[in-house]
Amino acid sequence: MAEKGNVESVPVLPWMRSPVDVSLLEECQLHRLPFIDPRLKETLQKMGISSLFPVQVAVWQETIGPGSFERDLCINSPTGSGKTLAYALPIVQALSTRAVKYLRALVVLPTRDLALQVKDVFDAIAPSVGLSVGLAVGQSSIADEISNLVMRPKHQGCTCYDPEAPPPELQSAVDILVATPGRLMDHINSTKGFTLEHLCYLVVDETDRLLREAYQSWLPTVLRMTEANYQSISSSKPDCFIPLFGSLETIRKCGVERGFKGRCYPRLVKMVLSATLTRDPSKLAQLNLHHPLFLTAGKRRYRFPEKLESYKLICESKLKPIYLVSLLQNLGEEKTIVFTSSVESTHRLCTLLNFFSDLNIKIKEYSGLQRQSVRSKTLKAFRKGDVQVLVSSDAMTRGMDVEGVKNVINYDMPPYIKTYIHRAGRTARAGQSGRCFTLLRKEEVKRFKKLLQKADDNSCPVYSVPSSSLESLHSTYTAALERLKEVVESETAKKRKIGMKPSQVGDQKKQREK
Ligand SMILES: Nc1ncnc2c1ncn2[C@@H]1O[C@H](COP(=O)(O)OP(=O)(O)OP(=O)(O)O)[C@@H](O)[C@H]1O
Repeated sequence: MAEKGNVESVPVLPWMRSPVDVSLLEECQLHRLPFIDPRLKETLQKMGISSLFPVQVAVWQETIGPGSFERDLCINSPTGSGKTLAYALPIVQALSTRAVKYLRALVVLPTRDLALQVKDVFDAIAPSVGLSVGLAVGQSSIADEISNLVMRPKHQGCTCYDPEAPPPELQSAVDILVATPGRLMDHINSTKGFTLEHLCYLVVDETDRLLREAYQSWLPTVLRMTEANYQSISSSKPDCFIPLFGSLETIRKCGVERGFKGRCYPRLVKMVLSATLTRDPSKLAQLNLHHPLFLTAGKRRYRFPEKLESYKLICESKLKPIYLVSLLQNLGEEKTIVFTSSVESTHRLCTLLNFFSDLNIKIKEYSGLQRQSVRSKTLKAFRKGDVQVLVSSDAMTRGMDVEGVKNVINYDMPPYIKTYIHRAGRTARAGQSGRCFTLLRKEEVKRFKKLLQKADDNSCPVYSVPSSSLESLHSTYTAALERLKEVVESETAKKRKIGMKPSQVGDQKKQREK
C-alpha cells in the first residue's frame, strides 16, 4: 500500500501518478503576476512580500484566470513553503468581486493555535478588498463568537419596529471563516443564521491530521450540506423529526450562485494541503474530490526544506539532559524548539532545564496541558524573542510558524517520518536556513536511519559536544535532579489534595483542547 510503503512506493490513485511538479517552477514577482487585484498587490508589498513562492505560483495558475477553480487541488509541499498564502490569496482575489456578504469560504484546521495563525494571514489581506474574516475555535464564549459570525440586517427606510413582523433574516457577518472542527460543528448544530448555503471554497489544511480524526463527522456533514441538491431536512420533516443539522434550513443553490458580478461558482471547490499528504485512497475518498489535481514538490514523497541541516547526537539515556544543556549552550541565544514525546515530559524537562543556572537563556514550556491563554502568552514572548527556547510537546509540531527559529531539537526520537518532517519544519522556513538535532540512544540509531531513509535527503552527520563541557555539568545536573524530584513530589501532593487522579489530568487536557 502506498500509505505504508517507503518513498519509492507508487501512488495508488491514478490522478496522483501525474502531478504538477511545483519544484520546477520559479518564484514570480508580484508585478508579473497575471490578474492580481492592485489592492492585493499593494497590501502584499506592504507586508514585505515582493514575489510569490513556487507553490503559490502553481496554485494561482490553477485558480485565477481562465479555467479558474475547475478542479479540486491536492497540495503536498514542504513545511514552510508558503501553503497558507497559496490558498488564501486566490480565495481572497476570487471573492473580491462579490456583491453580497455570505459565508463563501471555510478553512478548517486541526488546532486552535493553527487556526489563529491562519486567521492572521487572511486578516492581513482580506480587508483590503472589503472582505471580513471570522474565527470559530472556541477561544471566546459561543455567544461572542455568534455575534461576530451572524448579524441582523439593518432596517432600511423604516425607523419603526413592528413586533408583529417576521424576524429579519439573519445574515453572515463574515465572508471567510477559519475554524476548528469541534466549534464548526457547534455552529452548524445550534447557531441560528449560520449557513453553508453559499459556500464556494473549502480548505482542509493539515489534511492528513484532520482525516485521521473524525471530530463529530464534521467532514461528511459539511460535504452533505454543500451538495448542489442538498435540501433542508426541515422542509420535509415529520413533526417528530429531531434536526440533525441544526440551524441549516436552506436549499443550496444549484448552478449560478447569487451575489457575484457576472461570475458563477456552481460547485464547492476543495483545496487540501499538507507537507505529508496522505496517499491512502480510502482516506482521500472521504473528501469526495472533483477531478483532483495533485501538486507536489519533486518526485519523492517526503521532502525537507532546502536549507535544513540534520544532525544526530548519540548519548547515554540517563545523560540526555546534560547533552541537551551542552547543546543549548553551544546554540547561545538562537531561537530553538525542543520537542519531547509527551506533555508530562515537556513539563519535567522544562522544569529541569530552568534549574541549570549555567544556561543564561529564557526557557518556557508549551504544551496542550496548559490553558490557551498561557500558551498564547508564551508564543507571543517566543515570537518577540523574549523567550529563546520553547520546550514543547507535539502541540507545536504542525504548521506553527515562528519567524527566526534557527534550531529544532528532538529530545525524544520522533516515532514516524511524518513527525520528524513536521517538527524539523518549524525551522528552515520560507527559504531560510535551519538545523534539526536529534538525541539518540545507541539502540535507536538504526531505527532512526531507517526512518530518515523515507525522506529525500537522509544525510544526518553526528554532532559532537565537547566532553569537557559534559563533565563540567555533572554536579549541576545532580543538584537539578534533586530539585526536580521535590517539585514533582509537591505537584503530585497538590493534585492529590484537590482529589485529581492522574487520569483526570488527561480529561482536563481534552476539555481545554475542545
Ligand atoms: N511569498 C512570500 N514571500 C515571503 N514570505 C512568505 C511568502 N509566502 C509565505 N511567506 C512566509 O513563509 C512562512 C511559511 O509560510 P506558511 O506558514 O504558509 O508555510 P506552510 O507551507 O504552510 O508550512 P507548514 O507545512 O509548516 O504549515 C511564513 O512566515 C510566511 O509569512
